[in-house]
Amino acid sequence: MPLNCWSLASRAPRFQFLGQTTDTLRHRRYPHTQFNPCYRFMPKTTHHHQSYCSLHSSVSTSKLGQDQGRFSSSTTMENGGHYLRNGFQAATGESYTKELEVAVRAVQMACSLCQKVQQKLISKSQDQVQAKEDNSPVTVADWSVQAIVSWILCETLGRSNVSIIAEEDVQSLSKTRAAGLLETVVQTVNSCLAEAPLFGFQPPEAPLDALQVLEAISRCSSTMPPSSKFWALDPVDGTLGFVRGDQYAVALSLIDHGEVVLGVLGCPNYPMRKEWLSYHHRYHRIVSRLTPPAEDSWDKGCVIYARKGSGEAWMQPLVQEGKKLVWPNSARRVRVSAVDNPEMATFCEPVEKANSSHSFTAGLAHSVGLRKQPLRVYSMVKYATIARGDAEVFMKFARTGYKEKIWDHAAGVVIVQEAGGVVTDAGGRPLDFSGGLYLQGLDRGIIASAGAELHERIIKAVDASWNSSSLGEGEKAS
Ligand SMILES: Nc1ncnc2c1ncn2[C@@H]1O[C@H](COP(=O)(O)OS(=O)(=O)O)[C@@H](OP(=O)(O)O)[C@H]1O
Ligand SMILES: [Mg+2]
Repeated sequence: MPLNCWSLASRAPRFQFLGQTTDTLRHRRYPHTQFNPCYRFMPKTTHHHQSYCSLHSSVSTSKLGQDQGRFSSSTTMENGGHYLRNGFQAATGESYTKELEVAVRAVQMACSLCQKVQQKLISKSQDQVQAKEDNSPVTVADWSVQAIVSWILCETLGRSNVSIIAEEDVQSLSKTRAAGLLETVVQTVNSCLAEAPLFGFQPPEAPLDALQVLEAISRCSSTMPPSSKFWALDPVDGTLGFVRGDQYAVALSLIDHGEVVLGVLGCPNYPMRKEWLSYHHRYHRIVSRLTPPAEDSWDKGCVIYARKGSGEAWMQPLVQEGKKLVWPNSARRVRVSAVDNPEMATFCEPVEKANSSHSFTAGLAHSVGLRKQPLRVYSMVKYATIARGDAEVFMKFARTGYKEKIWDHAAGVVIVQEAGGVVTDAGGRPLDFSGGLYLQGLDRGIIASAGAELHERIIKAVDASWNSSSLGEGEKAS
């Protein structure tokens, strides 16, 4: 794969931002690491593919495909990918290659599971929706995806190498009154695992029983990261979108010593025509009735992924039902939008105003000159819209006191950054994933942008309007 030259720490350009260089920020906040955790400030020309200063490694995409094809057809992947051991990897820090491929395959599998559950949910009863103690809807898909991802990561990477922090805990599912639900989860997990060979994995020798499924789920901690290198999983991010038949995401990331080093976002309902992003229902109806999708069509659903420092973000279509995933499965590179004129730019935000103040972002949009209607999208799909170039800005301003969880952002942040975008808190600082379950020291809100200029304008607008806003008032009162 070509490597973007900006990704090499020694050659990374230093850009002034809010009076600081990225180097200054890195050393202040991440003194212990060799990675550049900060947003990548690229010169504008890097928005265009042809202006990349690319280093072509000895590992070309086609070579990668050959190697990975070999090990994906083998059963355990343990011996796969000899490129992992060559000198190039050591020289450029191109590590986590195997983890990335396993994660993408696992997320593909999880998306397939979610699609089936969502289909049932929409077409039939509501009996797969469960009320959690906090009253948010939780589905069979949440637990099943967590079980699948946990099981696959442990089987392929080795149980002792895998720590996972994930949203669902096993308590409510273990209660006797949840026996029916547990049975549905076990069935869902086993029918998904029966298809493991299609995704390049070896299935279990026998179907998993309830205890094994519970064990896979509970291997994930929902409170503290179990070690300095761990996976963060949101099995179904955007639960509301999921139960409403709309956008949701399967989000998996690998965090190593506080750095998000891999991000994988499965977006099963992402329409390939961005105009349909906010019209999923109508889109689905029209497409399925009038123009049945071709076998290999890209009409809906993708997995987007990136590795920190690679300067690249990739998108695969979802594997069609019954088809085999042949790596790299028509992966295409994605890149943020080149639009930097606010009048032409689209900003997206959470659908629910309880999750982010719509009135505050409307004020910001007005002062920055963002003229288009906000694109309201459930889940981390919002990060995908920025990485794919379908929107230019994502803003989230939660109520004062809300603590953002790492699994709601980690995968999206690294994907947007590697696609050429910028993600910081509202104070211009990189999001800090080094403190366990929650983002550390988050200043007011989260902003992701396609370019540094747009980003800086928004940050200035936040500063100018915060104190007089109800969010600012709330902060003073608390
Ligand atoms: N009060 C409050 N404020 C801010 N954020 C909250 C809040 N409550 C929950 N959450 C977390 O936000 C996740 C959903 O965020 P979204 O951006 O998808 O919001 S929305 O559904 O589009 O409105 C949601 O993720 P899921 O639970 O996976 O859906 C939560 O982790
Ligand atoms: Mg979530």
